[in-house]
Amino acid sequence: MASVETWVGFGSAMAGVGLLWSRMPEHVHEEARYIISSLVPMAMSYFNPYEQITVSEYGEERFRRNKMFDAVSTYLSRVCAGGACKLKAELCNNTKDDPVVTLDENQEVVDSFDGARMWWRLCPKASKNKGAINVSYYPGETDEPRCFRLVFHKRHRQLVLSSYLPSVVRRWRELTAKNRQRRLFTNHASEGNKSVWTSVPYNPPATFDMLAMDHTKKVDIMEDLTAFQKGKEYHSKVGKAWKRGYLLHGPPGTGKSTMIGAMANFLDYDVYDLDLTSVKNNSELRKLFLDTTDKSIIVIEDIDAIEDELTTKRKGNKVVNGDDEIRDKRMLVEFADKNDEKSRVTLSGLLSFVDGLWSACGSERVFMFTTNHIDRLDPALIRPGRMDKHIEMSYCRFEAFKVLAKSYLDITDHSLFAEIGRLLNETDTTPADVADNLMVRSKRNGEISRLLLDDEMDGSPPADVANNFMLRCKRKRDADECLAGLVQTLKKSKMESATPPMDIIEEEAKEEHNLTQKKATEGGGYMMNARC
Ligand SMILES: Nc1ncnc2c1ncn2[C@@H]1O[C@H](COP(=O)(O)OP(=O)(O)OP(=O)(O)O)[C@@H](O)[C@H]1O
Ligand SMILES: [Mg+2]
Repeated sequence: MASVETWVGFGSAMAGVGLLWSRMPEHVHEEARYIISSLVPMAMSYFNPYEQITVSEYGEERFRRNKMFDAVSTYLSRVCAGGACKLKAELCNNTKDDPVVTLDENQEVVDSFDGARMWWRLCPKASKNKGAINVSYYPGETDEPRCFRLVFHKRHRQLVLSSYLPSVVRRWRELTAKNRQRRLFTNHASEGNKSVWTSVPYNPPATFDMLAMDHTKKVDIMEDLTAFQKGKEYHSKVGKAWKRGYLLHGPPGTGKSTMIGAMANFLDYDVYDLDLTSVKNNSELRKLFLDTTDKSIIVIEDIDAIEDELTTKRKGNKVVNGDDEIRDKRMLVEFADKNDEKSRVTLSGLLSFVDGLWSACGSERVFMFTTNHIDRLDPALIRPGRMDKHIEMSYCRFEAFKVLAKSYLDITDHSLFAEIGRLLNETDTTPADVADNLMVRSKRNGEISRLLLDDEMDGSPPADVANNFMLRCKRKRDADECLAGLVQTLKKSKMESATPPMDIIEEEAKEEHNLTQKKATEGGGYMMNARC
């Protein structure tokens, strides 16, 4: 390795000579300067038998992370870390006890491939212009990012480019597929006030099996997702970006967020939960989108509320109602596009990623917008073809209830099912409310069981205690009591929906009173006369 370093050092020295020479004073003859500065690289390559490839952490334009850097990092950590004496350990996955070990900065490792030796080194971040003050928009642009340097003999150049590096990428894909931890990303304003992604491990508990909704609809969504996942060739054949857009709409508590978790589990994708309120402008939004990885779900929850906020900002807080509002929103979007592009996130900026020019950057992405009020959305968002699928999440009916009963109580039939089915048809109850009724019961049982078990399980290992505890809780669940409680809740809500709320009663009483008074005033003269 010493000899490699010598040669690489020699190359740098020669480059320095070249640089010095190019800065020679003017009086040195122009022609001599030209000849010598062209000779230096030639001499350098003649004497130096080694070549070098740099794999920087960020792409040339600093806009997005260089995936090759991640590939090399994982590959070296798993394949070559044995030969390194300086490593870093990080606990990345909450569910596993194995720390992730990576190379430390300035650590070198040697790899061999087809009889050729490869020397790798992780070079730390370096200041580009020491002493100079740089103002930059993108994070870390004033610094040279971290990079891996690969040094190899020049006779292996073809081998490195056409076989070794592709094999590193292949190995990286295998390793990440095996040990993948799904992550949930969200964006927040960083120190420099720029929005950046941060992530946590993500293991959503929901699956499609547990999702309470119309069975045909559920199967249709699952088939749609499967077709999308297998649709690489189809998308390239028809010249379409490999992405899919879903708009989930329905009242609160009908399972829109639960559905996102179920989709992430089904597809095994990461989730990016985009908070538009902490994004300053379209340019920042573009950077965030470009920083997302393939095989991911990009979520914007409550798009109607966000849209309102964006519009309010543009309106200067002017309040407009009804049809005017929709017209105004569109005008304001256009206005913002023309005049305010640099300082705002605009609807068209957002849509350019969903199905505009930028949607072709990246592949295998699912966009999910959720809303409680589809009627309030800008027509631009819901026009045919904008989102591939509109999914309505609706109130809990009997079929959906049976899914919840199976998940929460582990029952598929009961004497109260018929009554519950009828009541669910007559009321608008959300799956969240039904689930809550089933949960309350389980909690109560859990508490009783805990009291019973506390004495019995003294001294047992905690895992055994927990397992036994769960089993006993399950056994003790009293489905009769639980479903009877649900029937009561449903009856109550049926009565409440049949009786108009107090404010409506008061309003009606007030109107009747006004009407009587008006009649009295109009007919007053007559009455008076009549009385007279
Ligand atoms: N369709 C459903 N299937 C199974 N569980 C559900 C369903 N809908 C709601 N739940 C239960 O209710 C809870 C709340 O549901 P969720 O957060 O998914 O509703 P939401 O539609 O996203 O509501 P919001 O509009 O307020 O965000 C979930 O944690 C889940 O336990
Ligand atoms: Mg939600």
